Formats: sequence, C-alpha cells, structure tokens
Amino acid sequence: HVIPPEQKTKIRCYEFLNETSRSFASVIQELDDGIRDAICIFYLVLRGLDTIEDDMSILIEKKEPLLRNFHKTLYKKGWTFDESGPNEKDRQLLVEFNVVIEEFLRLERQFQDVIVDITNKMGNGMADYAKDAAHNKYGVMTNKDFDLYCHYVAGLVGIGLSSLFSISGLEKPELANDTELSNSMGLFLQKTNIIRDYLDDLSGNRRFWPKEIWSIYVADLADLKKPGYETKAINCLSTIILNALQHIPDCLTYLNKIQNRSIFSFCAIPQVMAIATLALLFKNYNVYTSVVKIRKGETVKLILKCTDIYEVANIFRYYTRVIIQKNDSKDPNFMKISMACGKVEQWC
Ligand SMILES: CC(C)(C)CN1C(=O)[C@@H](CC(=O)N[C@@H](CC(=O)O)C(=O)O)O[C@H](c2cccc3ccccc23)c2cc(Cl)ccc21
Repeated sequence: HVIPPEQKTKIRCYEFLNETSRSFASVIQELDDGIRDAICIFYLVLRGLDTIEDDMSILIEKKEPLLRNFHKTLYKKGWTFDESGPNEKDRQLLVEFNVVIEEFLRLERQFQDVIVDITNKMGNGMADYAKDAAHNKYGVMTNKDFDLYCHYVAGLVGIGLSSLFSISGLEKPELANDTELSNSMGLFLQKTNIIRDYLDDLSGNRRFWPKEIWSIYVADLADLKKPGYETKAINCLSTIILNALQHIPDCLTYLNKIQNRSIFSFCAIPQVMAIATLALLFKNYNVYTSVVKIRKGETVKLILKCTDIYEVANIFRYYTRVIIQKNDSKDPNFMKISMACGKVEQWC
C-alpha cells in the first residue's frame, strides 16, 4: 500500500529512535499522545548534537561553529551532515538529519521554541567546554565546573523536558518553573554515567572527573587505575559517588510532582537505573578495569517496578541500604556517605 510522505518521515524518525537506544526508545514510545512526538524529536536532536560533540575526528575550528549553530539547522529543510567519523555510532542520523528537521517543523510552535532554546544553550555550552579542553589538558577542574559541564549536557535536557511536559498540558506549569529540580534530574544521570565510564573516557582522553576530587588522592587521574593505588582509588570513587548522591532528594521531589503515568515512567526509569548503577559501582574496583553495567535481568525488574512514587522510593531506599552495607569505617567519607543515604531514607 502507498504510505503518504509525511508518514514516511515520522516512521523513519522512530526507526532512528530504536537504533539509538533500544530499551529507552520503547519507554519514549509508551508516552501519551500530545507529548510522544515532541520527546522523540527532542531526543533525536540531542543525539545529533551529541554525535558532533563526541566526534574527535572533527577539528575544533569546524566543531565549534557546528555546535554553536546547530539549533539554526532545525529550520534548514534538507540540511544533512555526512562528515562524521566512519565509526561514529549515530552518523547515519546526521546523514539523514533532514528527516528529523521535517518532523521538527511539524511540531506545535511552542514545542519547537523549547527545543531550539535548549539546543542553542547546549550547543554553546559544549562549544565553550570543547574550546577550553583543547588547551586545558587537565579536563574538568573544580566541583563547580563539574556541575556546569553536567548542566550543559544533561541539566538543560531536564529543564527542556519539564517545559515540554507543561506545554503539553499533561503536567502543571509549575513543573517548568522549578529549574533547580529539573537540573538535578539531569546531573544525577550524567554524573552516574561519568563515574561508570571512567576507563572508557580516559582512553579517549576525556577527563570528566573533577581535579578537585581526584587530586586529594593522586597526582593524575590516570594513576587511579595503576597497581599500588587501590585504596586511594576506592576512596576517590567514594568521594565522587558522594557528590552524585547529593542530587537524590531533588530527584525524588521532582518525581513526586509528576501526575501523568506515562511521563512518570519515562522520568523514573533512568533514575532507578542510575541509583542501581551507583550501588554497584560503590567500593567496586572493577570501575578501573572495565565498564561496570547492571545486569539485563535487574534492568527489566526495575523497569517493571517504576509504576508510582512509592515503588520508586522503595527502590531508592533499597539501593541506599546496599551502599550503607558496603560502606567502610576506614573510608574518609564514611560519615558523609551514611548521612547522604540517611537523607534519602528520611525523604521516603
Ligand atoms: C545525557 C542524558 C542523561 C541527558 C542522556 N539521556 C538519557 O540517559 C536518557 C536515558 C537513556 O538514554 N538511556 C539509554 C542508556 C544510554 O544510552 O546510556 C538506554 O539505552 O537505556 O534519559 C534522559 C532523561 C529521561 C527522563 C527524564 C530526564 C530528566 C533530566 C535529564 C534527562 C532525562 C534523557 C532524555 C532525553 Cl530527551 C535525551 C537524553 C537523555
């Protein structure tokens, strides 16, 4: 049968969504009408921007304007980009980016404005960081820089999502006003990814662990994985995990404000995956030898339990208890870790 052209581009967008991240793609497709297409396009636009930021084969002179002007390409019908490196995971998305643009231009104007605004801020933040990283080989320096970088690549996503949820009418307008809570949602996810990806990022010379943290224990970030540094490495890991744990009360408060069930699952699933990952990473030396991931079976179990705030609060309580059990009185952060976990217990 003949498929009308506008259906073809939408189908192609959902095919890209399923190619970029299978498990999360299904969560997006469960979203209610009125918000699903906006989130799908927002996700693909962010993937496109991320593919450019991650591509080390693009020279900074070319990468910087690409990032800063990416939001303008959303209005350029037919725009595509085929200069990504050969092994860039999502290079085909940019080769066919005209399809994303077509669907973007079919969204309600208010959805478009949010996506353009966030893409603009994120692209400029990424460009600022990439330009700075080009000459500052240490990477992220202070805890403040750590929060700023994570704000650009993940906090802004939370702020954008809250606006889209409010505009759709499925969530209250107030949700979009509390940018601090939305920002924390992104920081918690991104910091967990950065802690998990220590080895992978270091091999790509991406240095996201803040110097303010690792310099307490070693002279260089790469020393943490060397023989003889095991105790320092484990205590450094506790410090950066403690940094991530501070965002949990904000995340639970944000989730508690969500009214729409499909939006609740969409927001809760990545959060419970993150706390489960942090509990697995805590006191786990394997973070310095491989990329530690929670088992598929545990993921499936968690996804099925993300139905309401009580279930999610119980999941957070369970994993903070796992962390407390693994906590070690000889660890300089012993007290702070148990306090941070205690705060989660109180919240629940
Ligand atoms: C960097 C990041 C954390 C923002 C990436 N990010 C997420 O991690 C995805 C989850 C995801 O992509 N999981 C992948 C795992 C992976 O690829 O590592 C999977 O296959 O399960 O979730 C986030 C995400 C979902 C829901 C609410 C959010 C609030 C604030 C910030 C981000 C929020 C996300 C929502 C959108 Cl619209 C775009 C990107 C993201």
